[in-house]
Amino acid sequence: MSIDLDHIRQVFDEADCLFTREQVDSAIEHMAADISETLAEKNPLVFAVMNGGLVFAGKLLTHLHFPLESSYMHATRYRNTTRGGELDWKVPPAQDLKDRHVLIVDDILDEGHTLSAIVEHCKAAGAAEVLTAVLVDKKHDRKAHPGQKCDFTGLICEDRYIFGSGMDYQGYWRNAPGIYALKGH
Ligand SMILES: O=P(O)(O)OC[C@H]1O[C@H](OP(=O)(O)OP(=O)(O)O)[C@H](O)[C@@H]1O
Ligand code: HPA
Repeated sequence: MSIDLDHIRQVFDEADCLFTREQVDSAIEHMAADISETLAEKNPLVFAVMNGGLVFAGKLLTHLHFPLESSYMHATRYRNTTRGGELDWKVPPAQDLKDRHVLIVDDILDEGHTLSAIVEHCKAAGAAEVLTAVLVDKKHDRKAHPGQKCDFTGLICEDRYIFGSGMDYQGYWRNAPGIYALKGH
């Protein structure tokens, strides 16, 4: 499929900035303080969920000043579209999770199916504790489990399709530094 880069540029130019780079970075620093309080003595395994969790995890990790192991897993539900489908495990966790304290780091809690499935997978693999951290929680009433929340949440956004800070629009703009909402969505 050929991609229309003029369209991709236009999407960015027309998007609404919901959170600036500074607001994103400040939210991450606050989360790091909370996470440190909870996990500093637990020798945790911290997983970035690819692809969306990459930018957030990278920033977050540099604010965690205690011994931890970091790794990644890759699960996708949206495959570069704006609507979610079945969870597709590209790369399950490679480490032995038995009796470990696990922190899952992802960009967004939208409908929550992705994180629910990941948490179940880690529990079934014998983790002692599975905590979740997301940069942004989208506010709507379509969560997989009513009232579903993560253990650590940076920002809450309105019910629009968003990109930037790791989140994509058709595979693009994960590199945009703030968080932006697609025009008309
Ligand atoms: O709460 P949910 O409705 O399940 O959606 C959240 C998930 O969707 C996105 O991943 P996606 O499947 O788009 O893959 P990506 O990380 O490669 O963008 C995002 O990174 C989360 O992992
Ligand atoms: O709003 C979103 N933007 C980008 N990726 C996503 N994955 C779930 N929801 C979103």
